[in-house]
Amino acid sequence: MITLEGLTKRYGDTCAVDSLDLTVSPGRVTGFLGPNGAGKSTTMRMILGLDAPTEGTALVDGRPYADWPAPLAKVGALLDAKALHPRRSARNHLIAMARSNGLPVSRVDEVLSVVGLDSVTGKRAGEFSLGMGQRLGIAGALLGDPEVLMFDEPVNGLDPDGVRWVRGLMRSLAAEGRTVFVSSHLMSEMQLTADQLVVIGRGRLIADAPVADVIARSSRTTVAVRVPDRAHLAVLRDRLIAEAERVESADDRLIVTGVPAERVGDLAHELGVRLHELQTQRASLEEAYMELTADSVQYGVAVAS
Ligand SMILES: Nc1ncnc2c1ncn2[C@@H]1O[C@H](COP(=O)(O)OP(=O)(O)OP(=O)(O)O)[C@@H](O)[C@H]1O
Repeated sequence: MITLEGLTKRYGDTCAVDSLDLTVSPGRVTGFLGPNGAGKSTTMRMILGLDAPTEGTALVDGRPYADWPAPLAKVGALLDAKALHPRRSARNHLIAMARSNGLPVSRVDEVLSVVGLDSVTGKRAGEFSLGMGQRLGIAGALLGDPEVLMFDEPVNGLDPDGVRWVRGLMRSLAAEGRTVFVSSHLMSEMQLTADQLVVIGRGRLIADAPVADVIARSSRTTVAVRVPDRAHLAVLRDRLIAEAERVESADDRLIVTGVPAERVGDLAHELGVRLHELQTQRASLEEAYMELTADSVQYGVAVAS
C-alpha cells in the first residue's frame, strides 16, 4: 500500500505537487492520470525517495521507501526506460541490479523470460528499440518480486501486441494481491487496465474513484428512453425534469443526464408509463477525463470540435 499525506513539492514558484492525500491499495490496478505537468512523475519520484518532499510524507507500507532494508523487494518501479547503461547487455544490466540489491542472480533469467526478452539477453541496451527498453525496464521492476509496483507510462513505444501484454501483466500482478500504480496518457488503455483512477491537475487531487464511477459521473453518460405514447412521454419528462441535470426530447425519445437507468425505469413503472427502450449510453473514459481536467490543462491549444 502507498500512503501520501499532505505531499507537497515546490520548485521555486512552481508547486508541482500540492498537498496530496492519497491511498493506493493492493489487489487492484490504480491508474494515475493528469495533463502534462500535473505532477505525476514528481509524485512517483517522491514515493521512491528520488525527490524530497517540501512538505508531507510518502510511505510504502507505513515506512519511507529508503527505510526498507531491501527496497527493491518492496517496490519495483519503471520511471525512465532510457536510464540504462548503453554498452551493458540486458542480462548484465539486470545482474548488476540484482547484485547491488542483494537479490538472487537466478531471478534475472526468470524476469527476462517474463518480459519476452530471452532471445536478446546478450544485446547491448544502447541498441534496444524503445519498446525493448520498456520491457527491460519492466524486468528491472519485477526483479525483487515486489509487493508494490509503479510504472510511469509503461506502454510508451510498445506495439499493439506489447500494449496488450502490459495490460495482462498489470492485471495479473494486481490479481496476485500486489499494489499496481501506473501513469498513462492513453485513456482507452486505462479504461481496459485500471480498476481505480486517481486524477490530478496542477499538483492537486481531482478524482480518486473506481473507473466505472468516473465514467458514470460524466455528463456525457446519458440514459435514452423511448416512450411510444406521447402523453406518457410528457408525464415522464415532467417527472424527470425535477431530478435530472438535463432532459432532452426528440420524437418518441428522451435523453436524460444525471439519473441512472434503474431510477428512470422505476419512475416509469410508478407513473404507469410503458417503455419501448431504456438504455445507458456511457461516456468513454477519455470524455470523462477531458471534462474532469478541463480547468487544469497547462499546456494546450484550443481544438475545434
Ligand atoms: N527538477 C525540476 N525542477 C523544476 N521544475 C520541475 C522539476 N521537475 C518537475 N518540475 C515541474 O513540476 C511540474 C510537474 O512536473 P511532472 O513531470 O511531475 O508532471 P507530469 O504529470 O509527470 O507531466 P508529464 O505528463 O508531462 O510527464 C511541471 O510544471 C514541471 O515543469
